[in-house]
Formats: sequence, structure tokens, C-alpha cells
Amino acid sequence: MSDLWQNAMDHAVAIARKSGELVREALRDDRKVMTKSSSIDLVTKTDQKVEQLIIQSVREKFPSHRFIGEESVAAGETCDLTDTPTWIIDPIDGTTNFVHAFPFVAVSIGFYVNKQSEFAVVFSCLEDKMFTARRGGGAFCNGEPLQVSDQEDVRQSIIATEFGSNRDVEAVDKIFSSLRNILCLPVQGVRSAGTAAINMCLVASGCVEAYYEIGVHVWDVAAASLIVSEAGGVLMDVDGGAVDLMSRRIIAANNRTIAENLVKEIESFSPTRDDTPPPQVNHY
Ligand SMILES: O=P(O)(O)OC[C@@]1(O)O[C@H](CO)[C@@H](O)[C@@H]1O
Ligand SMILES: [Mg+2]
Ligand SMILES: [Mg+2]
Repeated sequence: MSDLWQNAMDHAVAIARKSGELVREALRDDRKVMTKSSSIDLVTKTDQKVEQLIIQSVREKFPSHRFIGEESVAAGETCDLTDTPTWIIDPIDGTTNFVHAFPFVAVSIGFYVNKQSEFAVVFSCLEDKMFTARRGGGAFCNGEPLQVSDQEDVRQSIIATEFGSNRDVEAVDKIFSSLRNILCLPVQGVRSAGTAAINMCLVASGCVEAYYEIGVHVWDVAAASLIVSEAGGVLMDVDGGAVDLMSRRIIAANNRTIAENLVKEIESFSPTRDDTPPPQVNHY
């Protein structure tokens, strides 16, 4: 039987590769930086250019599809996931890395229908690694199948996490308290690639056992979630329940045992959800 979304997936791979070329060129010539919500929430013209490139090209081919894009939401678009086919785009996951030429930068494209992930593309464009997954069809890197690690012992694991862009002292204290608990289990190592999408692809590749973070956005994790689950991994909320992509909290692990070990150590908190409507402005 032919795959209903094969055409769309082929387009996602092609446009991610083209976007990656644009990112690589910009890395040589143009890394002028602007800020969004704070002095450490960075954006560049390349983030905006890549998102426009992806949205325009998809719109031409699939005019009825919808979008959730990081830079479009920053510009005031809503962040609602409906049953309509929706492309969830992070044009550059790892903008801070990009600005500093730290070599982990990804273009992330997730595709959802009826709120279910159908396919995913994460292009780690400086490593030239194209991660793909199709629901029920497995996960791949440059065409090679991916499989999570079979490690069951958290003490023999590497755990990835990030510090995010929230510098609110209470949140930072919780982030450090969780990190301290996990380090002292002890685990064999803690790593940060600087991009949620690549951290999750490392879980899918079996290089790290798990990744967790509070503060991610839906566009950081929408694509890589399918890559992890199709590589045999699990997704969980930091409190142990089902993951909710809009909640800004995630554990992506090789198996439930490792994920549940992390749940016990993480001091959870709840950032403002991605699907919270912006405050109403009254024009009297
Ligand atoms: O802003 P960007 O570069 O797309 O997102 C990158 C990032 O800061 O977002 C997450 C936290 O929001 C982190 O996991 C990751 O490092
Ligand atoms: Mg991101
Ligand atoms: Mg981004």
C-alpha cells in the first residue's frame, strides 16, 4: 500500500537539506545576533530566513496544511495543534551554538495529523547527519537504522540535559538540584549538546541513555520525539505521566527503567505552556 505522507516526508528531507546549506553558508558570513524574550534568548536573520523558506515551500505544495514555527510564534502567531496536518518547525535548534560556531545545530521538522506524529526530520547540518523517522517505519540516520541503548542500569548511563534560557533563580536552583541528584546517583556522565533535537537523536542513536529538560518548547522536541520512539525509546513527563508536547517538560529515554530512575531525581516545575494564549490587550 502506498504511503499517504511519503510525498510530504520527501519534501521535508529535501527542504531540511537546503536549509542546512543556508545555515552552513551563514555560519561563514553572517551571524549577527538579535534577542527575543531576554538577553540570552537569541535569534538571527538565518533563523527567520530558514523558517520562511520552509513555510513558503510547504505552502506551495500543501496549501491546506498548517504550521507551528518558532519564529512565527515569536512574531505573534498562535501555537495551537489541531487535527489538521501541521508542520512543527524549529529552523535552527541551537541558535546559541550557531552564534558561537559550537558545532551542533539542527533543522527540525515534525509533521502531525490528528495530533499524532506521522514523520520527523532532524538535520544536524554541521555533522551532515540526516535523522528521519516514519510512524511505524523505524528511525534512521543517513539511511542507517537507529536503535536505543539496551542499558538498564542508570549508574552505567550517560544522561543529557540542558540549562535552557530561564535565569530565574528559583528555576535555576531546581535545575541544579535535579542535576546534583542525578550526578550523585552516580551516573557515568552528563552531557549537553546545546540543542534538544540533537540530544534526543543521541538517545535514538544509543550514545546516551536519556535526555531530560524542563523549559523546552514544542518545536524543540516535536520531530525528535518520533525519532526516539521509532528507535525503541520512551517519552515521559518529568513527573512520570504521559508526555504532553505543549507542557515544556520531557524525558526521552532508552527504556522505562532509566526514565523512571530520572523521575525520582528531578525536581519538577511547570513553565508557562506553549499553547497558553497571549494576554488580551484592551484598546479603549
Ligand atoms: O532557541 P533554539 O536554539 O531553537 O533552541 C535550543 C534550546 O535552547 O532550546 C531548548 C530550551 O528551550 C534547549 O534544549 C535547547 O538548547
Ligand atoms: Mg529550539
Ligand atoms: Mg530555534
